[in-house]
Amino acid sequence: MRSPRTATPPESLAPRSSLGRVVVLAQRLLAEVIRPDARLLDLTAGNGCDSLFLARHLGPDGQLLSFDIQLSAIEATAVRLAAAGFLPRRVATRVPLHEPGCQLIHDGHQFLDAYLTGPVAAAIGNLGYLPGGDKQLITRAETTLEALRALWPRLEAGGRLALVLYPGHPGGDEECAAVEWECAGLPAAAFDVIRLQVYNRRRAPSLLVVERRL
Ligand SMILES: C[S@@+](CC[C@H](N)C(=O)[O-])C[C@H]1O[C@@H](n2cnc3c(N)ncnc32)[C@H](O)[C@@H]1O
Repeated sequence: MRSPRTATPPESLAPRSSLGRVVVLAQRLLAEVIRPDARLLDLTAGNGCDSLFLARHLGPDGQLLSFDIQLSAIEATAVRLAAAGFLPRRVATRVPLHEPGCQLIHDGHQFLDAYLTGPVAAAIGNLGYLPGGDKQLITRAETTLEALRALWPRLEAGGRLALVLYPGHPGGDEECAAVEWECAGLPAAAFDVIRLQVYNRRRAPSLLVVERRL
């Protein structure tokens, strides 16, 4: 007798893997180094998913600074954080931020130095364009590199930066190459850099994680 055909694959075969979802991997690797009182950065707030992930790891003394050049992204992030019970503050531009809590910054991440008042434990930069948004408003190699160079001296010992890189869109390949070149050139005595690549899918995003050594 033939065995009955099942409409859905068995649980073990269902396509549920998160291994290919580099954003999930980025978040997991950051979570390992986040203390409740840490200072965290979301370099590209977008729809606020990464900001919410970071906010959930913070205690009352921690601080999250989320940057975006698009007001609509700052608003979307504010809504997402508020819906989860956080009370994000929108801050004035280019002033040092001492207060704990979630702070939303309508400004380019290349100006992060103007806002920071101490070392950074974890940062994420989910690059490219906002899904469903204006594809002209992408992160760009030049300003991304400015942000990275401002961040390196601010990353605390043991602190990590996760960068999700997207090839394929106009400017994307150039930005990926510039960021990879920058990270590959970091001195090995001070930084560890790993790269994770979805190896069997063309144009898949890749992940770079930079950790400042102790
Ligand atoms: C891939 S999306 C970010 C996704 C987001 N992390 C999330 O969880 O939804 C990239 C974002 O980078 C923003 N962006 C582009 N250039 C920027 C810059 N110089 N500084 C800050 N944000 C920038 C875009 O406006 C866009 O919202």
